[in-house]
Amino acid sequence: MSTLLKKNFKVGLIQLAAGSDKQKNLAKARGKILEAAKAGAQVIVLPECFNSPYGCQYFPDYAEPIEPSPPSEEQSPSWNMLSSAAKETNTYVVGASIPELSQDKKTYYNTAFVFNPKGELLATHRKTHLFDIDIPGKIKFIESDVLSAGNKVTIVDLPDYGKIGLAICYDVRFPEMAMVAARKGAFMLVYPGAFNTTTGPMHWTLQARARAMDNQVYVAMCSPARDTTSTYHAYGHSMVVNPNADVITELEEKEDIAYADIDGSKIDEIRKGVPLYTQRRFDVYPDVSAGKVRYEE
Ligand SMILES: NC(=O)CCC(=O)C(=O)O
Repeated sequence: MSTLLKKNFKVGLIQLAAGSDKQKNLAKARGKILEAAKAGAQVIVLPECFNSPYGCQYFPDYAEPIEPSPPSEEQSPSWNMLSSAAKETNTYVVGASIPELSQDKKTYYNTAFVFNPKGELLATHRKTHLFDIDIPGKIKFIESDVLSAGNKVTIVDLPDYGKIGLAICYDVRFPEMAMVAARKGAFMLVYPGAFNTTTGPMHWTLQARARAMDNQVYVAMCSPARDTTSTYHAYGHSMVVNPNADVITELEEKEDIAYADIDGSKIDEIRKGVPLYTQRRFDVYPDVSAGKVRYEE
């Protein structure tokens, strides 16, 4: 019996390319959830923006209202597909993400959902750090032109297994979020994320391994597949990193599913060998997970 994980399980990361046809994107995502479940995955993760191409010009057209909850099929076909696929496969589904339209129809968010095996919504996470970057000659992307930011760290209790930290893509670059989730007991940090062919080779693996190493937890990064005919070229390379910061599974850039066994004893073993959790010096520096933290579990 491990300290953080009640039961070992297999995670499946679905790396798919979303095109312009939302219905086709949803049908494809559903088919892949079924495939991953058939292969034994008990927690299944989709990539950032799985119902729409990734780009500010697309978000308003693909956005769905999810409040009041549950939304009708007409209001949010994506929410309803995720809920029914989780129920049908008896798995946890991290359905991440879609452009969300706020209830007052004034604001858009980049939002991820977690459903339990009964198809019930456990949590939502709105991307908290928007992807606003400008690397001259390489890539300029200003998510805040269209999207608004979420305002919390999201920790989700999966009753069969334990707690995961959930954040979206650019959120991974802010180690404080990861630290808060890990110190509040998350055994795995899950990041649906669409890095690109500039920042992906530079930092995707480094970010995943750094968050795993600092916090001695599993990290799962789930990317869209690369589509060179689209306006945004996703990096791909969905991966799972173990608590020792080893990459234990990694895809290339095309559509595929990555599987990894999540083993609680590995977390205990790594933390026993390098006992950071009993050696921190909060008398010297502050504990970012204590005091004023806006989080939700
Ligand atoms: N979708 C995103 O947030 C992209 C983040 C990214 O590419 C990065 O380098 O960070």
